Amino acid sequence: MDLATLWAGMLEQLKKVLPKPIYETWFVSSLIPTSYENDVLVLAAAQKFVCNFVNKNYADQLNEAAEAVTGRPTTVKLEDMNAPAAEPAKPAETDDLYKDTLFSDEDLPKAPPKKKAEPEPKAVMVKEANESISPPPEEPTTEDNLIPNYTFDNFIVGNSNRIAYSIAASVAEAPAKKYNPLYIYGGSGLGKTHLMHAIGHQILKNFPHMRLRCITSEDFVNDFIQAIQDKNTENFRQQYRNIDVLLVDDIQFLGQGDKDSSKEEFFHTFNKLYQGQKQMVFTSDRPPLDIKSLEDRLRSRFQSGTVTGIEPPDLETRTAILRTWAQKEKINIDKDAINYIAANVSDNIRDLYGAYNNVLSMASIEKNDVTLSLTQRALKYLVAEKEEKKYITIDEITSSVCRFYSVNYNELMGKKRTKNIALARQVAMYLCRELTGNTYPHIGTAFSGRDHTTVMHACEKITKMMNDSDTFKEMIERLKEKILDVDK
Ligand SMILES: Nc1ncnc2c1ncn2[C@@H]1O[C@H](COP(=O)(O)OP(=O)(O)OP(=O)(O)O)[C@@H](O)[C@H]1O
Repeated sequence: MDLATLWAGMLEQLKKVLPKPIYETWFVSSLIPTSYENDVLVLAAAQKFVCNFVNKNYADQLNEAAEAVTGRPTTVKLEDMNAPAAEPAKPAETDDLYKDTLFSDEDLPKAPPKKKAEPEPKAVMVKEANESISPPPEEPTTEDNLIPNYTFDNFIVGNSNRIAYSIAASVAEAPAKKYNPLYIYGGSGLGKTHLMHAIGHQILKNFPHMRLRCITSEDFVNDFIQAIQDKNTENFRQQYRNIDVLLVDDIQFLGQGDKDSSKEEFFHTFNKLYQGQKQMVFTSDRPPLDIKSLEDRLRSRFQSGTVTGIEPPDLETRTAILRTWAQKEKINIDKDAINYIAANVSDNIRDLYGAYNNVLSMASIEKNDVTLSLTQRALKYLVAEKEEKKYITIDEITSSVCRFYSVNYNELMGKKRTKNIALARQVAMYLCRELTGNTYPHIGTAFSGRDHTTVMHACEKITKMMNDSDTFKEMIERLKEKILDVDK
């Protein structure tokens, strides 16, 4: 069996048994198969902490997946691509594993003490440590089901998530006091689950006595169906109603399918917790009003609390996120390389992490610095599909617009409202929104501290003018092309 087929088969297996965020972050985005010979599969990661974390928490799942695909005993080795070849072997002290990583020790699941009589689980080996470490037989999440590194400390705040973040932080400081229920919505990979788990971690830190349950809506339905089959709904109710905090991911799935009894059960659970002034947090890929399958009464209950959205990260936030990752891992990345990744991976933070990891992997394989040209090669796979995007700044846009409308920079930024200047200003604001992806408040600030509503109005007006006049639309398109072509 070739390496690619083996790894593809293993990913299929892992997808079935691991929570989606774990599967995507730690396996799809972080591990690269490098060799498969004599029943030994080597997986490489660009960072040591990835090897350690996967080894500590998912060794069994990796081995099982490998054996399921190959049909024979297979050893899986994890290799840190950055490990210096001649580094002397160190004993793999689990307590030392997380030094210099993104996460602090206390954020990580604690290994239960190993019983002597237990048979040793199969080892996944970390090359750097040069010896196998027995993975503790534990769940991928903490006892509360919280993903260890989804903390506020690891959550990078930008314009796209600032409001959601500050509400989440308030909830963690004073559960059930102000924002209850809290409903966080946004597209895939934007950090909803991360933020919800961060609330959970922080609540448990602030109020260790609180009983918290963190689930997906699917878990709720499955638990309920199981309880009915076991004729044990009373126990189910105890578990779900005798708590202080309920966190439910992907609530949009609750309404799907013919699961009226579980919807009903959820409704009563909600009411009981709400009446008891218990904090509830929900995440979803859309606002409550857009979940058509939800009953009105539940929808209106979600609406009655605080509903907050997370937008796709703007360019500035994407850049800040990449910089923070690099700083935390003490990795030197050329500024142009960071700008290139941020400009070309715009949809979500999960993809951003995948792209960042690919770049580090290539640098590691080639034993090269992370330069712009290396980054362009590493990301060819995704940039080839779309048009390569340049990193456009607000300054580049404003200079082009000034040239195009023959106005000077001070006039564009100033208060004069003569027709030509006002139009040039509005066009510039519109193009900033289109080409940089910055938020309205950010663009407002860049235009001499104007209010975000002024920018919104400009964008609406230019969009309308484009819809009304093909000539105007063509002109804006030409201007856009000119800006995108700046250096070519
Ligand atoms: N602001 C942020 N700072 C740092 N990491 C982030 C941030 N937002 C998201 N991430 C990371 O991006 C990945 C995806 O985030 P998460 O799983 O929370 O997204 P989601 O919105 O719940 O997506 P989905 O709806 O697909 O489950 C995670 O690894 C998360 O840690």
